[in-house]
Amino acid sequence: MPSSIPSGSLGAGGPRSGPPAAEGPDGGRVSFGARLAAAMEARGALCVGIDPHPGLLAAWGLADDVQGLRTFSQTVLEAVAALAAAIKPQVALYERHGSAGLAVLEELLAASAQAEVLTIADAKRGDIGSTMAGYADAWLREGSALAADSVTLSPYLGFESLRPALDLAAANGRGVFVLALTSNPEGASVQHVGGSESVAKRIVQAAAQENQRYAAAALGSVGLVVGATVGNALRELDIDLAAVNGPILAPGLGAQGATGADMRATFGPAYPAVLGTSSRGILAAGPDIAALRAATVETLASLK
Ligand SMILES: O=c1ccn([C@@H]2O[C@H](COP(=O)(O)O)[C@@H](O)[C@H]2O)c(=O)[nH]1
Repeated sequence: MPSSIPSGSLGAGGPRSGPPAAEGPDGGRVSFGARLAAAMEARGALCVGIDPHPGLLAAWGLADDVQGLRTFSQTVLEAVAALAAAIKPQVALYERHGSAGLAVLEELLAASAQAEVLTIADAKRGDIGSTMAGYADAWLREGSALAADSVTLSPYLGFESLRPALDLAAANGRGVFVLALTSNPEGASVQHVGGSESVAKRIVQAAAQENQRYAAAALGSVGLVVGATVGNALRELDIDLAAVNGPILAPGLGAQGATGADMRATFGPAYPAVLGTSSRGILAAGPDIAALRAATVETLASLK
């Protein structure tokens, strides 16, 4: 068993058609939105979540320790790096192993960059602006050990409190996904407040403004999280996701019950910008790499 995630041997799952190179024509990094749009075009609109729950580690015959975590992460990356538009490690499930768990996450992020698959660190960070600058530095600064292509953010201290992350992401060709309508049923008790002028609608409008501010040509780099399970909420709350011009990360596919057909009905005209994400629904097929790939291909097909 290797002691760290190897970077050179990953993503051997089939013909490579990865995201564009990180360097733009002016020597700067191509924006996250443009890189994600290219990856979705080339591979399809699926993000595979890497959620090393204790129960999954056990089901895979792995110990609930740092070596189990590393083997799990390495196996999923090897299986899906060439198939998925992005991977989304669930940060909480690395944090629960302490500093050694975070070191495995650092290895996974570095190996994913080598394997040319985009990363979404699902950290759901949010705090007052001065502290937010610390989170931005950790997840979005060039050279940070935990730097990912993008990170999930919670706007419930006010959208503008996210400013340090929004600005650092834009400066570095990275992206963010801001929680708007989450996939869990409890989210409605906060996010639906205000009816046709709901909290969620304000978040969506703020993200749209942000993408305009940076004059995103194709797809902006300020994305939203909208659950695949939200049903009619977008219509009930009069929310126009198509106007956001940013990617919509949609958890809830698979283990939480949503299907590709549900997603097409839920998102309507915004569907081309939707990146479905599934964790347990795909991970349950492991640890066999061929089975993980088959589950990924099947999920991808359901999204077409
Ligand atoms: O609204 C949200 C935001 C984030 N998540 C995260 O996505 C995955 C879903 O896992 P499944 O196994 O596919 O259900 C998990 O990491 C959540 O924390 C979400 O579910 N809903």
